Amino acid sequence: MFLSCGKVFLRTCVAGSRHVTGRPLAGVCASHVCTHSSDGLTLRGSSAARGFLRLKMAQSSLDSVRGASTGTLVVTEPLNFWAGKRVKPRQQTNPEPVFEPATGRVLCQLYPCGAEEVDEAIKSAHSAYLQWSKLAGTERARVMLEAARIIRERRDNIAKLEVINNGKSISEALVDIDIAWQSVEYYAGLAGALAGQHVQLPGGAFAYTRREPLGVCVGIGAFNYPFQIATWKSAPALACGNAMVFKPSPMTPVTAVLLAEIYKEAGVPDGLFNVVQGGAETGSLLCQHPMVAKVTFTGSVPTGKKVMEMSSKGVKHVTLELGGKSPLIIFKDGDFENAVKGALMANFLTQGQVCCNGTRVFVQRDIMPKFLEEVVKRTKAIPVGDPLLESTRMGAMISKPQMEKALRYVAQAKKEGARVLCGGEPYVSSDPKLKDGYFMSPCVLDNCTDNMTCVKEEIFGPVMSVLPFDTEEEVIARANNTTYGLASGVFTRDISRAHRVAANLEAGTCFINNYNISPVEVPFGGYKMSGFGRENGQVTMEYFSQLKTVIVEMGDVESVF
Ligand SMILES: NC(=O)C1=CN([C@@H]2O[C@H](COP(=O)(O)OP(=O)(O)OC[C@H]3O[C@@H](n4cnc5c(N)ncnc54)[C@H](O)[C@@H]3O)[C@@H](O)[C@H]2O)C=CC1
Ligand SMILES: C[N+](C)(C)CCCC(=O)O
Repeated sequence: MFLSCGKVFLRTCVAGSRHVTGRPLAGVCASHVCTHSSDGLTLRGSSAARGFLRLKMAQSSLDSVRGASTGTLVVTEPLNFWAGKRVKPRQQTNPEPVFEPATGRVLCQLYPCGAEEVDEAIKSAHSAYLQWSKLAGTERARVMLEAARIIRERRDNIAKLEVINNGKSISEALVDIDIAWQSVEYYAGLAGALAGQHVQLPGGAFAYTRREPLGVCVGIGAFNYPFQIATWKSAPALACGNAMVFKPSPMTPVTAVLLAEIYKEAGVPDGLFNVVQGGAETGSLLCQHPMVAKVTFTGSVPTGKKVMEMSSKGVKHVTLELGGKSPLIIFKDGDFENAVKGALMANFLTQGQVCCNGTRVFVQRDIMPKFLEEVVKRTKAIPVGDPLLESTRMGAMISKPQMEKALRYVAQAKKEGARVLCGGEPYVSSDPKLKDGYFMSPCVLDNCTDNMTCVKEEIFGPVMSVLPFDTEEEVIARANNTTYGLASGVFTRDISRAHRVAANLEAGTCFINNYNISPVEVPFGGYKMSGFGRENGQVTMEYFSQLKTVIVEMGDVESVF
């Protein structure tokens, strides 16, 4: 599989050295000699003697990702995928560097797709849609079950690649990939269950409804759950008979293409699931393309508004999964131990870069001192560091600007009178290879009030704001006092209160006595400015299909003319 290229690299093999996606590698790399295949990943060993090992990104070589460690991988394989294969970028100018967050090193280069490439991908999706939509739901299910099986089989290596590109800890990434295959498996199960309704009409006439696919759907993803978002969007789309063109975040481009390869291997027609790389410009081209029937978007509110506006020009269906500033309400009668664990789960997964995080933690006044003591103790004990180590629980943030933004929020909170009980600082590891990584220590803020910036705005970083409350009525009003409405949570042992609070919170999800679990069987999505439409659950089949009514006359036409 591996061909020796025989070239000596001319680039220095230090943090920041650049290997250009899609270009033949011919650069300096100290005294390393490389071996490489015609496509794949380059694994950079720490010792000159080991040199370079080029890994192919198909099944057998994805296995070799197992040998990679933080700071060793360079991705050179084209990351676009349409018409059943990886596609090299047409223009190899103005590349955007993609970083490995744990080291600040360049992982690969991103070449955004232009209008012609977007058009090619959409056309290939359309021709696949014409075949796929004609299959029986159970036939689609069989292919999707095979895809779920392959994801499960490659779980460890997909997770590893996700960690290298995203910075989150391997313990979390493994769970993300599990949720990903579960999503594909779940929607496979629903593919054969698409059905309409039969309606009896007077005089023996009747009508029936059919659930039909929409056509070509576009998925646009955020950086925080790159592979999982691609499955959450594609699984229900494909189950309903649609095709998809997916654009990952330009910061996390490397794993979506693995999903495209897996779907192909499982037996979908060429073009059914495609990946185009790029940022805002490529995203806009997708939203405006006349052959696109639906756009499903995960990202920030400002971008979501633009996506909706562009899609409205073509009267396209839209699903928006946007940001949040979710409340977590802890009553004094709640199970204390679980409430503390719930608060940590609500704030520190994926370095706090989670849209449904419960970042406003309302704690009933009587238990506030005890709660703060325990939550701070456990926050300080979170192992931050190399995300590929099994013991790590918090990795690196996605980018330097994202980390700096979160640190600015902490500084602003202090200025506005909040007290930093722990963290909120750049984290410098003793491991030299992590010295340029984007690490921040998880932070708990006390003495917060509802009008502070840290309590009002989505930080998208590991920052928990804790607020005292006295009564149920008061806390519900305060919890709802936000333009967002993605999620919410309540800890209490009082069953009536739990359901009353859940009913009164203005949010698409309410967790009772837990937080941030995501079973694929239940719908997920927002109220208010957190968006609309749903992902996961049976209802999402409705968001990826349209209803046709067929009316059947059994008698004569009664004409008024
Ligand atoms: N509700 C949810 O399920 C989730 C929401 N989010 C939200 O996303 C934000 C962070 O993610 P980011 O990736 O920084 O968000 P973002 O809004 O900057 O980007 C999201 C995606 O939109 C694309 N995009 C940017 N401009 C575009 C345009 N004009 N037209 C079409 N596409 C465009 C980006 O390239 C990226 O793929 C946070 O605010 C967070 O709350 C993140 C994850 C999940
Ligand atoms: C998986 N979960 C529930 C922690 C987060 C999913 C939503 C997102 O993409 O931020």
